[in-house]
Amino acid sequence: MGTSTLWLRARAVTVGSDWRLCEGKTRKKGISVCVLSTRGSPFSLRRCSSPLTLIASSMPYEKELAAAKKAATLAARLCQKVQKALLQSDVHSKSDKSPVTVADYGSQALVSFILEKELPSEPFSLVAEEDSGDLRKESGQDTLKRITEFVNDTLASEGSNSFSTLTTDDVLMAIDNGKSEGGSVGRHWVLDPIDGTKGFVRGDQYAIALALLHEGKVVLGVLACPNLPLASIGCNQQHSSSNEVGCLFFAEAGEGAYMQALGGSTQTRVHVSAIDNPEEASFFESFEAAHSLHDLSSSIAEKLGVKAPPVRIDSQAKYGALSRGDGAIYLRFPHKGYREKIWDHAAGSIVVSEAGGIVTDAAGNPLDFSKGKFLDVVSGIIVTNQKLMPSLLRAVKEAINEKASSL
Ligand SMILES: Nc1ncnc2c1ncn2[C@@H]1O[C@H](COP(=O)(O)O)[C@@H](OP(=O)(O)O)[C@H]1O
Ligand SMILES: [Mg+2]
Ligand SMILES: [Mg+2]
Ligand SMILES: [Mg+2]
Repeated sequence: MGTSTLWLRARAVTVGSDWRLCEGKTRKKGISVCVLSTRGSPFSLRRCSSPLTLIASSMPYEKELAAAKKAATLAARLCQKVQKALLQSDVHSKSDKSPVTVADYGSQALVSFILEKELPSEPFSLVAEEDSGDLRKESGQDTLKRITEFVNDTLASEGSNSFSTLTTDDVLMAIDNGKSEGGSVGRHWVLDPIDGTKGFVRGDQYAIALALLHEGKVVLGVLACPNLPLASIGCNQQHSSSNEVGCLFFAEAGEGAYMQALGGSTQTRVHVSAIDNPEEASFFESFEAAHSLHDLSSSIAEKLGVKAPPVRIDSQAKYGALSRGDGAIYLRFPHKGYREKIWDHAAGSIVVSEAGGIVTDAAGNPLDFSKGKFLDVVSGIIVTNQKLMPSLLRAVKEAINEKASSL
């Protein structure tokens, strides 16, 4: 055989919780079989027939992704039940005055519980938005009981008897498992149990956003968007006969981004918009003016030549919609002093980047998820495709400078 390289897609098959049998990418001698340890990533090569060069293995986070999809889907079911029957007493105010509901707590308890159950052999670390402080007070006891009922109802509706009924203490413990600080070492799950709580309370868009960090990098993400139509919501959408809502987006590093119906369906690969003419592009931004400067994004859009009005929706559903090309741009410019949290962007950013998009801060720097709970971003977060990014960055810079000089 000559010296040409035979490139084959690696295929991994789990043969035990710690080992995989893998067909590797080989040079010269076709396919060889090797055994790889799945403890730690990238895989360590233990034994292989020589000469074999392993370039990559496919789906190294396969079981984590399956667990994440299951957890987010169940949490979405709980949120849907709560949204249908939302009582005024289900909505509370946190110390920073932002809202939290029984569904935020229930979703966090459920995701934390499912991940631990599904991945028993892995050390469990979760960075999540909510904590149980208010539920442990006397005034929180009724709310805690209601959350526990929703969690148990949802587990029961799973149709499996494999979960025992959770007590209120179990629920508190599951919520507080989310106290990890994250960082650049090891693996950490990152959860926003309801992103877009204000949208959820209004009956609009929200998302359950779950991601996995490995050595500070996002390696997988799942976005459950219970109210997002399966058909496009972009400005230029074709008329669709489907009114079905509920989307599950997911992505693993290097494996592309996918969408399926939340109720279960075949998955389809998604790609960001290929538009290179800003005049044809539409852009997403927060529904809430308190979360993003609408006047700044409108000035950026004008400089760029965008003609369509902004599409304003809550939550990381914006990242999901963008990943399938519903719009071409997402602009987020918080008011001065606000610090972005990793759970508001981790899952969304990997879904969009695996769909071919780029997520950066306003200065063009990639987002750094390795610094703990907060993202240190310059001015704001912008998302678009590769072709539009250079002109978007120029428009952002110009608009920011103009705003600064007018103050
Ligand atoms: N003043 C502010 N500026 C920017 N973002 C804010 C904010 N106050 C809250 N947020 C964040 O904005 C998120 C919602 O984003 P969006 O506007 O895209 O729907 C909230 O997530 P939660 O709803 O999970 O708390 C919250 O983390
Ligand atoms: Mg919140
Ligand atoms: Mg959020
Ligand atoms: Mg939230």
